[in-house]
Order: sequence, then structure tokens, then C-alpha cells
Amino acid sequence: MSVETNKQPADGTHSGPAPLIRLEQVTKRFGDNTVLDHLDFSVDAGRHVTLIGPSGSGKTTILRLLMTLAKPDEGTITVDGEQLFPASEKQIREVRKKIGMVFQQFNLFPNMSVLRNVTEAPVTVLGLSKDEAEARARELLDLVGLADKCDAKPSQLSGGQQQRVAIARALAMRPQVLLLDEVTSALDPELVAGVLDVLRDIARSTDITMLCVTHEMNFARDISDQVLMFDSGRVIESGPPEKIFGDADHERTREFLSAVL
Ligand SMILES: Nc1ncnc2c1ncn2[C@@H]1O[C@H](COP(=O)(O)OP(=O)(O)OP(=O)(O)O)[C@@H](O)[C@H]1O
Repeated sequence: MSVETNKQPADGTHSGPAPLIRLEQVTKRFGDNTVLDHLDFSVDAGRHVTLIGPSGSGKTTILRLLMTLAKPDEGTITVDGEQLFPASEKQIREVRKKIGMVFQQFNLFPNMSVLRNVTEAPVTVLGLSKDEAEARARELLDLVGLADKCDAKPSQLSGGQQQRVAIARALAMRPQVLLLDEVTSALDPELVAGVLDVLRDIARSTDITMLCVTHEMNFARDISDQVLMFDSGRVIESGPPEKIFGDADHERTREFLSAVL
């Protein structure tokens, strides 16, 4: 499979083994509610990292910060050596090109065909020609099993198919990082497996970096190089899936997993 990413050559300042994503001492508050509390973690290029933890522990907030949909109150976030906060609008636009996100809701453009949903941003944001964007989109729609749905409107597709279009749309920007926020939570149970299979395939066969929030623990176990257990805005434990799911050190992790597995 030929999913490629828009890898930028590292400049002199940021070359070397710097992680692709780095959060340092990140704090995020909503009023009196401290959602992230001096959070530190980093993700190396090409790794698949899953965030697990109880509802409200701040997992989605991290993805929203990385997408610049929210700002931290303190701390720094860098992606590929470039700082996200504080940064000019222009810098943020550049960093944003490196990050794709798939949300719980598919958020497709209802009046556009499936193909146009996937070509729109590569044409308008990256400046690809229509032909180039269509070739890329057709390849990705084939990858997610929807080659025959190019001309359909989103409303003619099942939720699982719509989410697969959303995955193709995110990949069409050739991001270095794919953020996945509970992408199967809004789906009927029988449609979940098809979407997770597509993501497993992408995880196995591409070099894209994935940061994933999910309540699907089997999926987390399958695709992750590393699992981060969150509680109250902090990472309380992290490790490879065999360790976290099989022999967690922290009692809170064991309690959480025994409740959800
Ligand atoms: N825009 C907002 N305004 C106020 N509070 C918010 C906002 N967004 C998130 N929060 C609060 O921040 C906390 C963390 O939310 P977040 O969605 O990051 O948790 P989560 O770990 O992803 O939970 P879940 O697994 O239920 O999705 C929650 O208490 C939530 O109510």
C-alpha cells in the first residue's frame, strides 16, 4: 500500500532523535477544572500510541490541543520540532498540515460526493491539481474498501462507510500524524469491526504515526506500540500493550481494565 506522508526534512535546529510529538508540562483548565496537570509525554515518529483511561480524564483534550482546537494554559507542545503554542497563525497552519484527525462524528460535507469530500482539502489547502487529488483520493478510497462509492453522497452510506471516508479524507492530506478520537463510538456495533480492520491495516502497512483514544481495548492491544493510562489529567502508567493489559503496575490501571475488559 502506498500511503505516504508529507515528511519535511528536519532543519539543523531540530534534527536528531527528537520525538515527533512532545508535550512538556502541559496544563489545561476549564474554569476550576484542571483537566491536564503538568502533563509530559512524547511520541516518536512511526509509533502507534493509545491513550486509555476513565471518562473525563483528559484524553480527547490532548488531541484537541494537538489539532489547535484548544490552547493549553501552560506548557509547550511541539510537532516535528515546531512549537504549536505560542505560535503565529501562519506557523499553526503549517504544523496543522502535518496532522490529520478522525473524530467520533464523521463530519463529512453532506452535499459533496464521497470523492469530492476526499479531494477538497488537498486541492484547496495543499494546492494539488484536480487530477492529482482525484488519483490520490481513488487510491485511498480503494484502501478503505469504498472504490465503488466515489459518486455516492454521504447520506447514501452507512455510518461505518462514512467513517471510512473520513479516514481516507484525513490520509489524503498525507499527514505525518493521524489522531483518532473514539472513531467507532458513534457506530452501530456491527459496523465497528470494518472500521477497526481498516485502521489495523493502515497501522501495519504504513509509517504514519498514530495517536489514538479508544475504548476498544482489543484494538488498542493490536495496534499499539505503547499504551498510556490516564487518570485525572496525568499519565499514571505507560508501557507496551502486553505489560499494560497483562501485568499493569498501577492498581488504578488494573481496576480500570477489569471494569472495561
Ligand atoms: N470545552 C469545554 N468546556 C468545559 N469543560 C470541558 C470542555 N472540554 C472538556 N471539558 C472537561 O474536561 C474534562 C476532560 O474531558 P475529555 O473529553 O478530554 O475527557 P476524556 O478522557 O476524553 O473523556 P471520554 O473518555 O469520556 O471522552 C471533562 O471533565 C470535561 O467535562
